[in-house]
Amino acid sequence: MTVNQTSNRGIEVPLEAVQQAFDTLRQIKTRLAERGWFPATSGNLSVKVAYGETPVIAITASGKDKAVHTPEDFLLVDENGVPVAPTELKPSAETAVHTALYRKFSECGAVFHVHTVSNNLVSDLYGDDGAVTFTNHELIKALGHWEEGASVTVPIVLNHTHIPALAAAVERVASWDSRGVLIRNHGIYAWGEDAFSALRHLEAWEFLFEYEIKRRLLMSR
Ligand SMILES: CSCCC(=O)C(=O)COP(=O)(O)O
Ligand SMILES: [Zn+2]
Repeated sequence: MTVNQTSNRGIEVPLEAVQQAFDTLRQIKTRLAERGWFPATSGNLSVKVAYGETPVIAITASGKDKAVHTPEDFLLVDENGVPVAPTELKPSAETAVHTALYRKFSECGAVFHVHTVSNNLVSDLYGDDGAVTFTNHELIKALGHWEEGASVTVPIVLNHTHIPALAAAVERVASWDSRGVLIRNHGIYAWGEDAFSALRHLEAWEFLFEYEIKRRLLMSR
């Protein structure tokens, strides 16, 4: 059965694809919430539903407790972050960061954002350097680097309160290779060609951040 949801801009999105995107977001949301990665309603998730000239993005609604599931957790926005159909829901306050990443990387299929103690600490400890590099970790392979002695670098940007400025800063430093950008004392944006890859990248970065914090604690004893 193919039922189409037609947007206020005349964009047709197959209902099945929308349902699949919402199901994917719900599964990811559940998994990350179980880890406590959405404290105090923070964090947001999106997946691309329709590719091509008029991409449609399924994204979390703003200000929700992401550990709680309701029928009003997600909505569809266009490439400018505008809801594609009339809705009471507000897209994530940080939608512009998501749309900036989809604009920069046409192959990007999912963008996930979480606030954790580890990513905040690493972003602050290395914020003045503008980036932090990791080497000699098996999990670097999860970020797509399988070569001997590979290293991975995640850029760090200032936490602009003006979201368009934040989105522009993330877009400026993001590279497909890094698969993530840290926002200082705020959190990480990680992405991938699909939800599975974006989740792998997010978890790999969070592992490296937690390792780094624990390593520094042990070294300081
Ligand atoms: C309460 S956390 C401040 C906003 C934020 O950084 C965040 O990730 C959540 O915003 P959203 O609008 O997506 O709920
Ligand atoms: Zn945030």
